[in-house]
Amino acid sequence: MRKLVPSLLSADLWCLKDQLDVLKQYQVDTLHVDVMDGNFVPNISMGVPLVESLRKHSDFSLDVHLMIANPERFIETFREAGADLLTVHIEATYHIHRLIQQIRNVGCKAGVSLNPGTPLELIKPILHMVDLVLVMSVNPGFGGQDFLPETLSKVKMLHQWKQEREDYKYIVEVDGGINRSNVEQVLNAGAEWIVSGSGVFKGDLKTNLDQLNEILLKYN
Ligand SMILES: O=C(CO)[C@H](O)[C@H](O)COP(=O)(O)O
Ligand SMILES: [Fe+2]
Repeated sequence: MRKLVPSLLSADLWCLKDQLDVLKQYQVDTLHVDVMDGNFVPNISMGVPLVESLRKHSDFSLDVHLMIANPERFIETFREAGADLLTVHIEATYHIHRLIQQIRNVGCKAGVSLNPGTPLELIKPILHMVDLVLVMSVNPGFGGQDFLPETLSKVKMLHQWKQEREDYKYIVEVDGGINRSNVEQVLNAGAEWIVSGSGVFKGDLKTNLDQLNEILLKYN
């Protein structure tokens, strides 16, 4: 199932509830929450209190993208806050098997992400263990950056490996710079979950959702 997963990084927090109500009308069931620590990435964003509040007041599934150094320190905290899926960066830990197991042990789905400059080979040893692979199509840290088309080769490879190996059950998610003008390239490469922040929230929310959904419909 191909679907749009809006990133709250570009939402207007002043009227978040209204925006989430619109997303519900458009059958969005999963929200992407970008957590940045000012260390792994050169920016600070949202964190535990927002996840708690979303869990308390909504039934969206929460796809939490941890752009933080040493994410093992916060796995239990984000699970208790209400995360359904925790994605960690391969570049942010020395012990990826242990970290994926830690996420599973707290009852969360586990994702692994890689920066545009990181080769796919680095995550190969854990592909049989993860529920999701998040291919970054921008260098993480900011919304509204330009999509890097050279990252699509990783999406294609992940899609192909999934067809070849029965033990690979991961969802292929792509994140960064995706909007209505390039989403088809990403879908054609084999992406299943499309993260979009500014492509959803900048400008008119309903128009953006109409346009993106029209394209996604062709792929489902
Ligand atoms: O992880 C992220 C940035 O590090 C965001 O999820 C991503 O950039 C979404 O925003 P946009 O669609 O505006 O690029
Ligand atoms: Fe993200």
